Amino acid sequence: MKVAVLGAAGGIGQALSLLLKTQLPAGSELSLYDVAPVVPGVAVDLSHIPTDVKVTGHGKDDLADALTGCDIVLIPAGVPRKPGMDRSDLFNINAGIVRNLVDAIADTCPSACIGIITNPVNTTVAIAAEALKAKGVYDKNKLFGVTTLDVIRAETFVADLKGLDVAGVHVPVIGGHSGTTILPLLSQVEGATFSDDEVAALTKRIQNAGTEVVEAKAGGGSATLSMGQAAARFCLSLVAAMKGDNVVEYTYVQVDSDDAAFFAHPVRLGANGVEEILPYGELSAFEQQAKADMLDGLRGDIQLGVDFVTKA
Ligand SMILES: NC(=O)C1=CN([C@@H]2O[C@H](COP(=O)(O)OP(=O)(O)OC[C@H]3O[C@@H](n4cnc5c(N)ncnc54)[C@H](O)[C@@H]3O)[C@@H](O)[C@H]2O)C=CC1
Ligand SMILES: O=C([O-])CC(=O)C(=O)O
Repeated sequence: MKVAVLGAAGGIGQALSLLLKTQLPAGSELSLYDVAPVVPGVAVDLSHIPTDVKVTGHGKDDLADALTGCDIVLIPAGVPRKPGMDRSDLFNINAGIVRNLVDAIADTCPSACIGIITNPVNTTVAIAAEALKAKGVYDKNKLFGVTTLDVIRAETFVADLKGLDVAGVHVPVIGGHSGTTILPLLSQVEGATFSDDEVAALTKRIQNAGTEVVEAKAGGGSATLSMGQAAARFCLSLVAAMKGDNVVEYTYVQVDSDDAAFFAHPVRLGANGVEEILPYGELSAFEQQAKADMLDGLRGDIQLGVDFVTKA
């Protein structure tokens, strides 16, 4: 199994690479790519950890080498938010970064599964899909927007509020990955009930959790450590599924429904990426209204990504 992290020298990239170095199955390869000159050093640093995972570092002119033979490519390359910005404010810089990296994946390892972390995820996943289509190698089962951070946050906040063991708390989160497009399904949480006020407050907190971190970091970036953990969980689930385990994760994928072209669903993962997109079940009246209110925004975010590639 070969996994590449593009943007590996950044806040997320380093945390994620550390977790993968220590948790990928024995015999795996971890390929680190970044335009920042420190990236070979990050690889050397990690290579001193005694696990049977081979780490290589690749600088800015070495992308093809980094991608050769990859089974999974994770992309946290790009700029993070500062206080006062929305994720959509990152579009101008990050759209082109994702397009170029995905073009290189299409040329070098077109059958790899791709996990997009770079914001705005609602839009960058659509950019990746169109870039892959333009190269004739798009497989909707192998492109994922990584929304696992929304899930782990929701589980943490619910466990805190209800005094539960977080290991046993499962919170579905559907939709997209910004503001009100993030839709936690608190009505489906087993072992906990919520008042209407709790649902309203908790939903808002989960939707604004990224901003909570951006403000607390006061100009020093956005979530990196929790995102590293979330992306590692997603990647390790994909690795386990590729090796034959039965794994379900919530992730933002292309769907065939009236919601939007891309929508986070529970997804059964398998040897070739998406094995089955599972239904997200019944929504409460509150959740139905929240979904109806956000769909136009999400569809607009997706269209922006499509236009970025097709009208360039
Ligand atoms: N999907 C999610 O839930 C989350 C997504 N993010 C997003 O992840 C992205 C990265 O965030 P951080 O790691 O905090 O930023 P960072 O600034 O710490 O790291 C980004 C890295 O990307 C590299 N980079 C820039 N252009 C590149 C290119 N063309 N090729 C390869 N590498 C390139 C930079 O050199 C840097 O090392 C941001 O867009 C952020 O908004 C952040 C948190 C959660
Ligand atoms: O809020 C941000 O800009 C980073 C992010 O996506 C998150 O933490 O969920």
